[in-house]
Amino acid sequence: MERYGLKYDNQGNLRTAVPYRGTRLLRHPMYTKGTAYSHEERMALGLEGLLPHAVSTQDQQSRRVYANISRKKDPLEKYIGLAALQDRNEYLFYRVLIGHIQEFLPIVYTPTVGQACQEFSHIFRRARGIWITPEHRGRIYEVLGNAPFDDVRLIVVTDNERILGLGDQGAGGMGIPIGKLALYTAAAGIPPWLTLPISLDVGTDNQNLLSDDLYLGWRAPRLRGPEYDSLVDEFVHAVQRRFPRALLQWEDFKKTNAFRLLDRYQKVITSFNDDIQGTSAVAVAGLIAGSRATGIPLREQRIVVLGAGAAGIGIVRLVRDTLKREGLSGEALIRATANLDSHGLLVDDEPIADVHKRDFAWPAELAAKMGLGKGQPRDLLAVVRALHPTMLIGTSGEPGTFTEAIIREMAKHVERPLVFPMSNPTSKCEATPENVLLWTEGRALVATGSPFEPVHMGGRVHVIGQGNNVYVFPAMGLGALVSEAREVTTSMFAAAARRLAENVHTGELEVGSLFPPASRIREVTASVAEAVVKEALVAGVARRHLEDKDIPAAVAQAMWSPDYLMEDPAPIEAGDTSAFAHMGAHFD
Ligand SMILES: O=C([O-])CC(=O)C(=O)O
Ligand SMILES: [Mg+2]
Repeated sequence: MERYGLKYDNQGNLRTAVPYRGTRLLRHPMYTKGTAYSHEERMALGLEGLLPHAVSTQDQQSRRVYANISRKKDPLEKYIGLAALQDRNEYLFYRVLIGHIQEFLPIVYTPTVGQACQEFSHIFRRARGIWITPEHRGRIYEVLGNAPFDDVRLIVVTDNERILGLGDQGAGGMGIPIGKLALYTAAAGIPPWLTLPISLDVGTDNQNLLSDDLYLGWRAPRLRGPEYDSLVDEFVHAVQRRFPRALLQWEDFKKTNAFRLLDRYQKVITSFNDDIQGTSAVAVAGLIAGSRATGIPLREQRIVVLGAGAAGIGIVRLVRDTLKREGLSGEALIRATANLDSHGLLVDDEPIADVHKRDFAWPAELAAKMGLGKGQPRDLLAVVRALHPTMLIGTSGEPGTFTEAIIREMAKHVERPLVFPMSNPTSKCEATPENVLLWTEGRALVATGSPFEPVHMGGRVHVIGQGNNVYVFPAMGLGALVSEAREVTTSMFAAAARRLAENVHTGELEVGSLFPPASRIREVTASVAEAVVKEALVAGVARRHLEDKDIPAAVAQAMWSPDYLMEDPAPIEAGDTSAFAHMGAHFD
């Protein structure tokens, strides 16, 4: 009998097809249970004598591994230790990651993953995912066929050009898709054998990498223009053919390509751009939670965004969309958000080559009326002075750009300023939470892209929420898979933002945090995914019909937990590719 791809025997027991025996089985990261094999299993699977005598529970294994990782003091060493665990035993890796998510999120993800990308060619152990270079042109479909699993449902792909705020990292950027997918599994319970990290290694313009003899990537300047476009086009179509049910997440592409590819393929393949759309949903969630905390309604908020890259523009777009739904229109809608690039406020009295920036440039008359006309200062301090923003967001990748003068100026005009230095990793943050709180006498509500410790000030503890797309992309992917969405709509991101904000407890707001703690990420992700499914149905993009009341169960059922399931060693069917289907998450 087979149900949801799960195999049962005639007695109704789950059967597990194990295609290997002996050492091969023991060394296979997706099958092995290591010291957790029972004596019966060891006998049946040719493992006798290959393991020390005692049988550990998964909990004992996880305590052992955790203690070993804890011995390492350097975050990059911990990263290497966790990656090695992932390569040995994926179940145990996820058990440990989920069990210590607050502690290990900053290791497998921002900020340490940034360092791992920078040092990729020097710390390399074992390859993971698929690498596509221009040499694969014409054969990308075949190359994708070398992926370790056949039924891929979730792909995170990068071309490595804008890795966090660290710029072009060449082949090292692969750390990001790997880290993001680890969170898809840890936070959203997407089974790891349904995921695939991909690097489009089209070269690098990072001279340090090109001149490093240990560099592991395709050693050439970046492919650009029509050659780049045609390679990406072949890639997208190859994914569609090879993995027809996969959702594609574009990650850490530089702005122009990020927007172009999103616009071009959004309706061709189920896909979204995490930096443009995921980050925008997180910012809007922070705005909504901030409104709850300060009592200032959304339509009275004034939002200034420093940074006009993929994240900055994406944020202004979704914020404006949100305020429009709140009933703002005309000039009120335009002046509610102001966007600055490195030259200052975007105003249409200057030629703006970049179409995406042009969309959000202020009209000249409005700028002049606000004292920000042509020839007048339009830097961040001048803008804050003129507009009295209630919320200040940084996605500039420029550390220290939220200066004391700017934050103090902002705090003169609002009781509880919302200050979001969102640039990643930590070294790129526009201001430290401690400084922002110091300069505002503890009045600011601060959220950062990278994690920060709580700040103790004036006898109070200020918890710093992490305004990072990690609260959105796993839920978006899970929701899209559960609803079998053919398209990921802006309204799904808006729904995710609202639901995320609702998930912040009053007690969390009271200690200054506008986001839930990482320790609650799994429950929050499930809740946000439910909202995504619901919106996919409303928007008419869901291919699966679900009644509202059935959504929570459908989401819960799709979430895999890393419990070993091979209690009943089944007859061995060599090469049985459905072997992974037994592992528990229910995707049809
Ligand atoms: O990876 C992160 O922490 C958030 C993100 O997408 C980025 O900064 O590009
Ligand atoms: Mg990113």
